[in-house]
Amino acid sequence: SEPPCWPGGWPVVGHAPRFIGDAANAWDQLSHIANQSNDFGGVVSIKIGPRHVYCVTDPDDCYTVASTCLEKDSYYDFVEPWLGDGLVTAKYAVWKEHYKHLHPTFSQTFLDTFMGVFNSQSRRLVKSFEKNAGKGLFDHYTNARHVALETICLTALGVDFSDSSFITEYIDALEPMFGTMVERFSKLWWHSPYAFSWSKLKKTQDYYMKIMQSMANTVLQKRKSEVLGNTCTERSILSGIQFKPFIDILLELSVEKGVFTDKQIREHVDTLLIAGHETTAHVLTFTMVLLGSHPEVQEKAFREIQEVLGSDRDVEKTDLSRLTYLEAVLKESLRLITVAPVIARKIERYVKLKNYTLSAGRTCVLMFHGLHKHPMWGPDRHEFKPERWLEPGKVPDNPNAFAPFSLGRRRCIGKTYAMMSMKTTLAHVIRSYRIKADHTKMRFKFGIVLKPDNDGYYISIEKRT
Ligand code: HEM
Repeated sequence: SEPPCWPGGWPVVGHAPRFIGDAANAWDQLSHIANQSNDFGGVVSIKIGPRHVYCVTDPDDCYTVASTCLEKDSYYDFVEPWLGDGLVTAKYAVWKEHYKHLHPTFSQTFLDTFMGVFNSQSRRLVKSFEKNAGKGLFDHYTNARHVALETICLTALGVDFSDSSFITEYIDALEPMFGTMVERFSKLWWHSPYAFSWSKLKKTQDYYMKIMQSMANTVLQKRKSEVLGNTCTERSILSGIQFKPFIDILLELSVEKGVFTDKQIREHVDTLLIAGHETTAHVLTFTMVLLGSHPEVQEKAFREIQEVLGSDRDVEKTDLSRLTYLEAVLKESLRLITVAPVIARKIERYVKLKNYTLSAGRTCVLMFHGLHKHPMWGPDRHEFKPERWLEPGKVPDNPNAFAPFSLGRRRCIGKTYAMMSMKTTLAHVIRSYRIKADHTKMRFKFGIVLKPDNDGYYISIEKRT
C-alpha cells in the first residue's frame, strides 16, 4: 500500500506553503516531517505542488532505496550547471564509469599520504584560534572553514593557497551562489527550469558560478601544464610532505586513457572542493560546541589524546585507530547533528519496502536526521552521549541505523578522508585549548547541508598550559 500522507496538505499546492519562508523554517519543517515519519512507522508521503515526495526514516527502508534507486532525483538538476558530471550530481550511467576510476584514488594507501597535510593544517587552525584565547565567545566556524578549504585545495588540487586571497574570493562567490540554490528550493514557481531561466535569481546564480568556474579553470590549466611538463613545483614547495593530489590522478587518466574531458575534471574538482570542505568544517564547528557544553566528555577526550600522543608530536596514522573515545565523540556528533540530513533519489520503477510500496516517477527523500533519532536509539536519543558507542548493546545492531555518510553504492566516497582529517584536527585543538560553549543556544537552518542560524554556536577557549 501507499505510505500515509503527512497531514495538513492543501489542494493543488500540497505542503508547499509550509516551506515558504526562510531556511530556518525549511529546517523546522524537515525536522517535523522526520518526527512524523518515525511516529508513522518510518515512511510518510508529502506533496510539493504536483510532486509526490516520499520521506523515509526507517533503517531498512532507507537502505532499500539507497541501494536500489541509484539515479539522483531531479532536484539535483538545480546544481547540475555547476557540478555537472561530478560524482554527487552525475547521472547513473556516467557515475558508474567515473566511479570506477575515482574510487582507487580514495584508497587508504593514498589517504595515508595526506597525514602530513592534515597535521600541518590542524596546527594552522590551532594558531588561528590563538588570538581568541581568553577573549570570550568567537565565531570559530570562519576559521574552521577557511582551513578546511585550504586542506581540500592542497589534497585535491595540490595547490597551497595559504598566502593568497584565493580562499576568501572563492568563499565570497560560493556563499551567494549557494544562497540562490537554497532560495530556488524554497520557491515552488522557480522549480520549473523554464520559469527559472527568466528569473533574476538565475542571473545572480550565473554571475557567481562564472567566477567560481573561472577560478577552478585557472587552477586546472596551471596544474595541467605542470603535470604535462613534469614541473610540479607545489609538491616541492610542500617539502617533506610527499603526496599525490587527486587532480594529478585525474589528469593522468585523461592524458593516458582519455577518460575525462577538461570540463569533467573541473566538475570533479569543484565537487570535491565543495563536498570536502563545507561538511567537515561544519562537523568540526558543531563538535567543538558539543565538547564545550559537555566538560566531562572533553576532559575524557583530552586524557585519551595525552595518553596516545604524549608530547606535542604530530598525529600518525597508527594513532587514529587508538583514539577510540575521540572517534565515539565524532560519531555521536554526526548522529545528533547530522550535517547532511537529507538526500533524494528518483523512483524509476516501483520499490517494495517493508510495509509500503513506492510508485514509479516520484521522489524519495532519505532523512538521515530522522533515522538518527529513530526510537531504536533509545530514550536518550536526543542527548549527546559518546559512551553509547563504546558500551555493548547501547547502539542499535541494525547496520543501517547510522548513516551520516549515506548508504549503498552512492554513499560518500570521502568518508575515510573526512574521519582522518577531523580526528587529527580535533586532537590538535583539544590538547591546545579548553573549550566552553552552550549547545542549547544553537539554532539551525537548511542550506543543503545543515548550518547554524544564529551566533549560538560561538565558543570561547582558554589555552591549556
Ligand atoms: C563529515 C564529512 C562528510 C559528510 C557528513 C559527508 C556526507 C555525504 C553524503 C550524505 C553523501 C551522499 C550525497 C547524496 O547522495 O546526495 C556524500 C557524497 C559524497 N561525498 Fe561526502 N561527506 C563528508 C565529507 C566528504 C569529503 C571530505 C569528501 C572529499 C574529499 C567528500 C566527497 C563526496 C563525494 C565525491 C560524494 C559523491 C559520492 C558518489 O555519489 O559516488 N565528502 N557525502
